[in-house]
Amino acid sequence: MAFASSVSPSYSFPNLSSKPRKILTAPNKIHHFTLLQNTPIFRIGCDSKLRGRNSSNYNISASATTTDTLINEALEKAQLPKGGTWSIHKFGGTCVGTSERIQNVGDIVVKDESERKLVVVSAMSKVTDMMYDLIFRAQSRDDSYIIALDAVLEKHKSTAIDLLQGDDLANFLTRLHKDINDLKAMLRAIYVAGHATESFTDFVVGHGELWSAQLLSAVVRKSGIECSWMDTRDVLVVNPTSTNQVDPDYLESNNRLEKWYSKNKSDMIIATGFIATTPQNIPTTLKRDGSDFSAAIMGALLEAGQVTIWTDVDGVYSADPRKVNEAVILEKLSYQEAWEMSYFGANVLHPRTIIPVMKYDIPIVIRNIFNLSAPGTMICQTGDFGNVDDQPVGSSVKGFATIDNLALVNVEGTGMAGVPGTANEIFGAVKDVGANVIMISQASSEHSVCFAVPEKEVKAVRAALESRFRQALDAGRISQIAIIPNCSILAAVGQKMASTPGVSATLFNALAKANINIRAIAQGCSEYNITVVVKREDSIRALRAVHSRFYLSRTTIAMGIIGPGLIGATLLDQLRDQTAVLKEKFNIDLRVMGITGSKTMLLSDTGVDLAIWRDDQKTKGEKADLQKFENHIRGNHFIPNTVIVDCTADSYVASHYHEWLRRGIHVITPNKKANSGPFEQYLKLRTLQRQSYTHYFYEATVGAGLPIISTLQGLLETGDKILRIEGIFSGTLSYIFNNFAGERAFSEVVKEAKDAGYTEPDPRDDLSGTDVARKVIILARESGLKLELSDIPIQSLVPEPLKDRSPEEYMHQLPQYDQDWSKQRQEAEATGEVLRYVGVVDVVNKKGTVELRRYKKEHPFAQLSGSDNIIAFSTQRYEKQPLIVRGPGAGAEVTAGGVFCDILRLASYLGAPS
Ligand SMILES: NC(=O)c1ccc[n+]([C@@H]2O[C@H](COP(=O)([O-])OP(=O)(O)OC[C@H]3O[C@@H](n4cnc5c(N)ncnc54)[C@H](O)[C@@H]3O)[C@@H](O)[C@H]2O)c1
Ligand SMILES: N[C@@H](CCO)C(=O)O
Ligand code: NA
Repeated sequence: MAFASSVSPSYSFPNLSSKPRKILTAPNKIHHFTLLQNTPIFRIGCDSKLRGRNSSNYNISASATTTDTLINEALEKAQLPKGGTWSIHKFGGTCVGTSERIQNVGDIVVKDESERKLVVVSAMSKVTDMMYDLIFRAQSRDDSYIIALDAVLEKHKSTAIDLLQGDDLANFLTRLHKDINDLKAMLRAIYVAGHATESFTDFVVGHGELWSAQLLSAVVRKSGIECSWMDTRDVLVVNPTSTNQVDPDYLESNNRLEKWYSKNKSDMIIATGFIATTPQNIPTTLKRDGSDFSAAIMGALLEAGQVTIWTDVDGVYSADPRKVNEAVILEKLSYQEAWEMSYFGANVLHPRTIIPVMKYDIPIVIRNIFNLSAPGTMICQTGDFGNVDDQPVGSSVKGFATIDNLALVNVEGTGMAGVPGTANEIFGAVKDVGANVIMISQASSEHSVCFAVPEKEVKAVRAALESRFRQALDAGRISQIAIIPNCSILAAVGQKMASTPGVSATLFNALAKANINIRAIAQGCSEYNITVVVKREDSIRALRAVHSRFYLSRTTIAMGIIGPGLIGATLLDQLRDQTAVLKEKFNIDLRVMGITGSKTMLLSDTGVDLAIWRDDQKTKGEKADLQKFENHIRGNHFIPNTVIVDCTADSYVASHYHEWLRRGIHVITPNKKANSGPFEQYLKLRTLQRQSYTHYFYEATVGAGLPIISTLQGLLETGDKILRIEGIFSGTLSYIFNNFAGERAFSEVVKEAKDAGYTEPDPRDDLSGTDVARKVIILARESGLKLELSDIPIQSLVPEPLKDRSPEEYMHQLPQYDQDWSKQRQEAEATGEVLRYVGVVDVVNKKGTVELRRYKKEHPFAQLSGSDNIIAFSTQRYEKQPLIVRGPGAGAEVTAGGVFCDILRLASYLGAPS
């Protein structure tokens, strides 16, 4: 009887009768059966609630007139239930690689509580390759195919013996032996012909799936669940295309599926992946799209509730975890995002797999069979993502990927603007050499077209372009065809980039801050993807920079600490106590990747454990090497922002700042040597700093943690004019003269200052006035004066004979001079005065001075205590009353605290929230 059925939504049937002719009920979920008025067309309707997600109906048209026959036939055909009650699973070769794993898969599908399940399996791992190898041997007239076929037999036989018993085992083995015999005959034919047709090949290789599906269905039946297995060559009909792909014929496949189901009614079906049939019933395969595609097509045919693809990774990562070890598993992706990600090598799903399920809005879930606790990644419609406005900018970008080994081609010339057909000419030439264009960008001025091709194709592309545009080049209408080799593409993928302002700004900002130059940019109007081209050598750093900007705590900084002495060690302890809070409350992730002293250094790839760094330095430390240290901090980890914190007093270390900044390493230091060293070098450093996005902070060089540098910079940047800066700049000298009040000898007080950690490593740097002079120089230069240290007359408090002794000898012999000091103090006291060591930056007269002076006891400088510094800024705005900063200006805690503040300032410059 002529009878055609089709699955399509019923929206366009004007003649549809609204009155059901016959009402049927569950179990087949068919509710009504309607005869269309005056037509031989019937409609079988279903209750959409019962059917789950999908509300489309079956339409059965017929040319026959015998209603009862028609109804019966229609009913038989329509017994295939469809909709959300179906759950599809797909298990790849590794998931069914051994008997234990097949058992495990059986357990997983049995546990799935869905009402109906269809499970697609690949061949056991390596089997498909073994099958291709059989063909290769046979058609090469190598009779070892017989032995190789035995190995295939053995593999499946032993797996079956492991898994099955009794009749199940016997039935499987009977079928296996029969198949092997058939294969032997076919391989023999191939051997004789010395050639295998495509359909022969497809027939042979498809056996791996037939066996694994039978094995798995027997395993499921063992647990008492009724289960049938499906040879998908009976159901899936596909048409070949010109490009080693196939197009499913959904209509015909559905017909065959319904027919298959009417004979094999079951709520648990194990189906073969990969294999299918042509409309002419010739065995074929789904080619490279494989079993994932089978699962997706079955999902679409059944309008399933979900398709789960089981694999050996936890889901789709936000970036290649081999390149970005902070990559995270994405919880949800839209179909389009998954598509983009898979193009960029997130090797989880082939893009074609997404097409069939998209149509029915069926979510695909990627899950790890070896880690059942991981929820996996769900690929679904964006509508299922919740409210866009509630989500931070970061969530609009899902993943990042790079493609390396590309070259940029730039065709440039004034003769291109407004000339239709130029692009056609360019890409025509590229097509002629068979090169694949990966990205295209053209600014609207039309003076240049830029595109990326694989590096290996660029030579041919250039030659083709040069020949095609010979005349234009000679005439100067095209000025150049330039090749920029060694490029990489970095792509950011995310569907909501379209509706979220600021995403590209954030992306470009992250790249700028990591000191990465962008060579070209492309973004399609769909905005699923922003692509930038960077230098090959920057590719991984760029990937990490953008990934950490969107995914890590917003600001992750890799730090290298040089000089774990008093200040350095105190800083490390402060970091130890504060990093967790910073991460949690402020999204700042500080990682100390290395610590180096002058003899040993401690390096770490993930971050030094700050609770035990002292011990680790002893046990795991290696010989200090500043270059290696720098390379490690900058290169050998996954964090793009790096800072070196110099806690030494060493000029040699300071001489590296310029190079570090040039390489994009931020520098923070309490060391005064760079800013008070030769002016030329200072200028070079500051100029570089101002030109780049790389930061150089040195608040603790003057007044330790007191806000001196930042106050001065604030005044200057807001347009105030500095007239004079005057103050007590030495914590050590302040302490000494505050405490040298008659009770104790001068040398004793000096020792106290040293013990309190106020002095420089060599206390003579303080007592000679040099340390104060350095601070005066630093502030003078900050205020715009071009002074050298030698321009400042310094009154030294170090006795001439002790100048060239060791620091220890100096301290030892200092008591000899106590009497002189007592005398000076008493003379001052006799006139109601105190001694204070002061520094002055006289901006008006462009000079600096450093000297010991007497002040009346009422003077503010006489009121200090401890290691107090006091600094008075006289400016145009603060002329009558100076702006005064006062407080402890030396000591481990306050100095390390000042350095820490600079680190946090850096974090906020890099985008940390305030
Ligand atoms: N102590 C303070 O109150 C204070 C205040 C402001 C600024 N500062 C500055 O802080 C810095 C450190 O002072 P400190 O008191 O901690 O000194 P420190 O002598 O205790 O520590 C310096 C450390 O640097 C190491 N070091 C020296 N040269 C090195 C090199 N080339 N490579 C690696 N390590 C090297 C030393 O071995 C030592 O461990 C100095 O520049 C000082 O001017 C100190
Ligand atoms: N030795 C210095 C440390 C602060 O720079 C002082 O005493 O002021
Ligand atoms: Na300071």
